Amino acid sequence: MIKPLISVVMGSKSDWDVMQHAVAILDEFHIAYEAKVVSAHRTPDLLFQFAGEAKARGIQCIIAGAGGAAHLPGMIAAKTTLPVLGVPVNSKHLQGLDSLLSIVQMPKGIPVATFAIGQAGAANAGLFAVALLAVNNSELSAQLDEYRRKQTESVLNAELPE
Ligand SMILES: Nc1c(C(=O)O)ncn1[C@@H]1O[C@H](COP(=O)(O)O)[C@@H](O)[C@H]1O
Repeated sequence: MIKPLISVVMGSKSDWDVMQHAVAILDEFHIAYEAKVVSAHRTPDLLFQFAGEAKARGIQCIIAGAGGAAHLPGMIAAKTTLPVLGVPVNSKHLQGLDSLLSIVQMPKGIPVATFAIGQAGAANAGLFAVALLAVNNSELSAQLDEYRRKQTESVLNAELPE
């Protein structure tokens, strides 16, 4: 089995609707990844084990999505020096503003790169993870350039309804 380079974790199965957009990007670039549910609140022992072992397993970056009191990305960052990309998942009562603020306001010394709320943030976290890997991989870097070129082309060719 191919060893995963990126780990995509989420606080609950209910976050998948959002987090699948990160996974879709990794699929598109043929990056080996793993996706799993880990919760700082509900499975704290698993969180410590996961974050403590990730680097030794060859993981290069962790995308962590959570909603509400979204402590997952920050707690993972507390237990590893791997880059942690935090995705605020839309929440039922506060539309994800709670998730965003929980993730973005980290104390100095424990960084989490925080993305936008919801699907676009998850997709951008996926693209950012690809960009991190592309720093030392010229083939992947060229694929990223091509992705951007196609996106520009599709915006320039967009036709508005009459
Ligand atoms: N924020 C966290 C954490 C965590 O930060 O560890 N664990 C679960 N959750 C969040 O609780 C929300 C509701 O979860 P349920 O839908 O399972 O009740 C989810 O968005 C999840 O990310």
